[in-house]
Amino acid sequence: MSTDPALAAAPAAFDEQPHEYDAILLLGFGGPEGQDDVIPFLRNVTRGRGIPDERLEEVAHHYRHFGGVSPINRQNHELRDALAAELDRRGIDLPVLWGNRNWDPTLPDALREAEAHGFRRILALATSAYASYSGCKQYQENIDDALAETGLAGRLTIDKARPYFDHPGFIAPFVEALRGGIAELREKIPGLDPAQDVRILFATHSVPNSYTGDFGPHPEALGGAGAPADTVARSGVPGAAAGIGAYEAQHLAVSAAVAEAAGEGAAWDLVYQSRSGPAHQPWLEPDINDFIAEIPKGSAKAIVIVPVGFVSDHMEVLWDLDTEAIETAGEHGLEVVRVPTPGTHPAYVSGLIDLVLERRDGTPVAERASELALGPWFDVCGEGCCDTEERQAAVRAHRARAMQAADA
Ligand SMILES: CC1=C(CCC(=O)O)c2cc3nc(cc4[nH]c(cc5[nH]c(cc1n2)c(C)c5CCC(=O)O)c(CCC(=O)O)c4C)C(CCC(=O)O)=C3C
Ligand SMILES: [Fe+2]
Repeated sequence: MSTDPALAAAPAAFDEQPHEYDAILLLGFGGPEGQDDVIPFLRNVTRGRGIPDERLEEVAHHYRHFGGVSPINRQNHELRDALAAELDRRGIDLPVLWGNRNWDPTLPDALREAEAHGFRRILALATSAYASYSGCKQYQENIDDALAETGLAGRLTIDKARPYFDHPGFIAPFVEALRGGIAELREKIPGLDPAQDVRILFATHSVPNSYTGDFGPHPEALGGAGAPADTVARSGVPGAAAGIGAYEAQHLAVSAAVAEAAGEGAAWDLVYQSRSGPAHQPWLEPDINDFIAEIPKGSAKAIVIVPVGFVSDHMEVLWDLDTEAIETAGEHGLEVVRVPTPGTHPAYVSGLIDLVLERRDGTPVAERASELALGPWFDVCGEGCCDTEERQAAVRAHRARAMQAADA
């Protein structure tokens, strides 16, 4: 175990203490709302990496194509309203704040709003279901940065709900969606036999290999109450023992469960999309377009794309799947249906509220809702949760800086 003082101060992996929360914080990615926003938004996304505006303009084209507007902010607005309505329905008196990583309303704005209301402890729900640097730990860094920037560190405590890939409320909408997708193909192709004719492609965001976490027993979890004795053995995921990352293991487990429940025997694969970054850097593969191109001719009539890595139909879905992957499928003579993400599905919204209650009440890990042997995942990222060594070193440095900023 590390003796780094910054890490030693980090809390344990599972939080089974009850807490009084004053509010929920919906933690989103953010997106541009007009052509003038596109480059400033992309500067925010790539901040600290010194990417020139000419290069950003190259990745701007899909936003440009849709008038510079990403649907993501509207979708998060709708999710916020749905969460508030569900809280109301259950008689739970908790306001829902909203702050994004890359665009208005920003996270520091949300924290200032919390301060104005006199809130002291908040639970953040990220719009990302899986462990990885981008989807989990980076949101934690965003929280630390926003606390330092607003000077609220020490006054305001922000907990983050666990990655919820395994939660029944996240999985149920995909099961329903896949069922609907296959039904749609049946209407298009008379006499369709899914087990023979259909390939299911579970799609998620590719990330650099170094972002995926170390899929092994969690060092802190091993000593904690209710912790899995052997995370790898519990997973039941093929390849887990071979040292794949947590990100891939979680996606494989979700995909297997969704295919089992609604795939009607069709073959399935996990594929990746939206790769960026320099060509020499290894990212998760196969790319969805390469994968579709290599499906042997005549071996399938149709594909169903299930965007299992995303919680709403934002730009990565509308462009990389609905535009590019669908075009690739057409070029290869395959019928194709892309099914919806959870969005504001009642099961998903209700599941997010369950995650809030789980932390509020300090529900023991063994009693937490989880549809998969791989879950429930950790409340608090520790060493090896979302990162490889390279990233952990950066996180330790980052934590030390944030703590210094908080002390100053
Ligand atoms: C794992 C993951 C998720 C899922 C989890 C989560 O939701 O958090 C996600 C979501 C999203 N990614 C999004 C958009 C972008 N992602 C980029 C860049 C990157 N994403 C990465 C990973 C992820 N991204 C990575 C490793 C990079 C490389 C640079 C870096 O290490 O940061 C870039 C820069 C341009 C480019 O490089 O292509 C853009 C514009 C939007 C908004 C869509 C909209 O506007 O509707 C959303 C929801
Ligand atoms: Fe994590």
